Amino acid sequence: MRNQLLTIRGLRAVESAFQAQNPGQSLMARAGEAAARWVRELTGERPDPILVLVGPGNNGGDALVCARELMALGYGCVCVGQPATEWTPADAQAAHAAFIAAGGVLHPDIPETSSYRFSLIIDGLFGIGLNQPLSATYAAWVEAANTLSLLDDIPLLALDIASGLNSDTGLAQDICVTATHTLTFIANKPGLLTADGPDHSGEVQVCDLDIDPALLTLALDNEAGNLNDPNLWADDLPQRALNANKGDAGSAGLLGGSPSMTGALILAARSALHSGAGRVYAAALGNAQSGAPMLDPLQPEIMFRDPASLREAPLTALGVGPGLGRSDVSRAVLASALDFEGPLVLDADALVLLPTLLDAVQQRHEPTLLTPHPGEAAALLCTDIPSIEANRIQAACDIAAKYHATVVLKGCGSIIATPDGRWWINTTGNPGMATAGMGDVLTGITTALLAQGMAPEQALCAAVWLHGAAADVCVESGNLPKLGPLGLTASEVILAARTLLNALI
Ligand SMILES: NC(=O)C1=CN([C@@H]2O[C@H](COP(=O)(O)OP(=O)(O)OC[C@H]3O[C@@H](n4cnc5c(N)ncnc54)[C@H](OP(=O)(O)O)[C@@H]3O)[C@@H](O)[C@H]2O)[C@@H](O)CC1
Ligand SMILES: Nc1ncnc2c1ncn2[C@@H]1O[C@H](COP(=O)(O)OP(=O)(O)O)[C@@H](O)[C@H]1O
Ligand SMILES: [K+]
Repeated sequence: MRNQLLTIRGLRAVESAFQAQNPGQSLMARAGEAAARWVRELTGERPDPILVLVGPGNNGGDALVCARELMALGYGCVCVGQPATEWTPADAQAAHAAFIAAGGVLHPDIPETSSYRFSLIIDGLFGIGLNQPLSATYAAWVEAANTLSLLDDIPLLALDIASGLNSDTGLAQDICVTATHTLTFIANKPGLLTADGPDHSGEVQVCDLDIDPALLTLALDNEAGNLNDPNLWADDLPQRALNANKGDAGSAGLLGGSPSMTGALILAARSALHSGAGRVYAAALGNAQSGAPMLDPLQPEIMFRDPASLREAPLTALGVGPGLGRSDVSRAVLASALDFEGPLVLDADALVLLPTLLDAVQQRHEPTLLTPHPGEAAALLCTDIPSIEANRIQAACDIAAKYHATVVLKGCGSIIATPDGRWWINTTGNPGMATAGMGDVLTGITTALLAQGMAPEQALCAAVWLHGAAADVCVESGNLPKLGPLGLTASEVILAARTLLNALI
């Protein structure tokens, strides 16, 4: 259950089903109480006052329940918001009434704090109901909360989701709460995990509000997704029998590396080798005169071929694109690769050229996997990058449907999607990966896992997870020497991914 990612529509369905089954019971009470528990953990007993920002809807109601709980325990709460009106939702009206009855006061603005400081800020302005840009007053409160949290180094706890962040897309408005902690209700949400979400959510805890798990199945329509988790694919990772020979471990082919971009091909090939492929073949465009490599001196295990003879090798998976270039020759090489009768990974320039070969890719009988970053995704959908980033999940699903392929849309919170509309969000990885060559490593790992017999969905989910987790290990502070985030190299990630892969089998 914890791995489910619910959209706003799914959350609303769960909420309605709960109300129908449990008339008179308030999820808001459970949400506010859970928030108060976390506040107590974060501040300890009897801290300085807590600033509580109260919005006009049920998110504001959650905040008032929380404030009332804290006040009853002796905490000082400075609550800021507008009084309830006849348009306030019923649960929130009840929360307002109970708060006032308990002696609470709602301030019309954030008071001056020169004589004292807050110990924590609660963002209860907007949750999943945010449906327009923040109006001027709310925007000013958000900016003040962000500044106070930063300058005074105090926690900023968002209820359900940071105000200003879209729960479905992870897109932040220009002014948006930057939470240090988020307590999200009922289920995890895609908007916390992709695009701007991680930068605005801080540490996320999911509080299911003790809802009957059966109710969650109501939300499991095609819109719901899942976290990419090793439980989904660890059992499918390649295994070696004691009596194995290299032929049992598959043969990975990598094709790309036009003159001046041979490094991309070499990185992909080295990654495939370190991810367990029994044999790795690489073919670079160009010839010896134009500098095409026939040997990788640091990794002489890789067997170089020219593009025309690569397919004579006993390939069980092929990856095309790293450093492929966009020339007529590149396009012709790609067109011919689309005939490959085995799993095919397309990346980088292959993706930019692919819209001109749509029929051919759609007609493939064997699995196709696409690994675009947002720029390549824009090319695949013949649109621009902002349109991709506006809804990364939709974009990944659209690419999968259009090209009949299993897709990862890379970046912070990579989205893996299948042609039938299922999707996962990957939470491993870090900004140290924003460096040239990192995508080539993912292509190599994916191709190697496919070459060893993994199914496309599992291979792609596993490769994306391992790639990100490897980069995380490289930058973790406990691991010395610390290899990033600044200056982390794709080559270092290859070796860390091998270690993680072997720890999981
Ligand atoms: N789902 C559940 O089961 C549970 C939900 N719970 C909680 O409820 C939250 C959802 O509550 P919600 O639906 O009342 O929406 P919320 O986020 O409070 O804001 C909507 C209000 O703000 C308004 N508005 C919107 N944007 C605006 C803007 N930019 N500037 C100004 N106004 C704006 C909007 O007006 P409208 O345009 O709709 O008239 C509406 O009045 C959810 O996130 C969680 O915290 C929990 O209690 C536990 C169970
Ligand atoms: N901020 C980030 N957080 C997490 N992962 C990231 C981030 N930036 C980049 N990455 C990952 O790094 C890789 C970069 O791939 P790509 O853009 O294709 O690089 P290149 O083309 O230079 O090899 C992708 O797997 C992407 O998901
Ligand atoms: K909020």
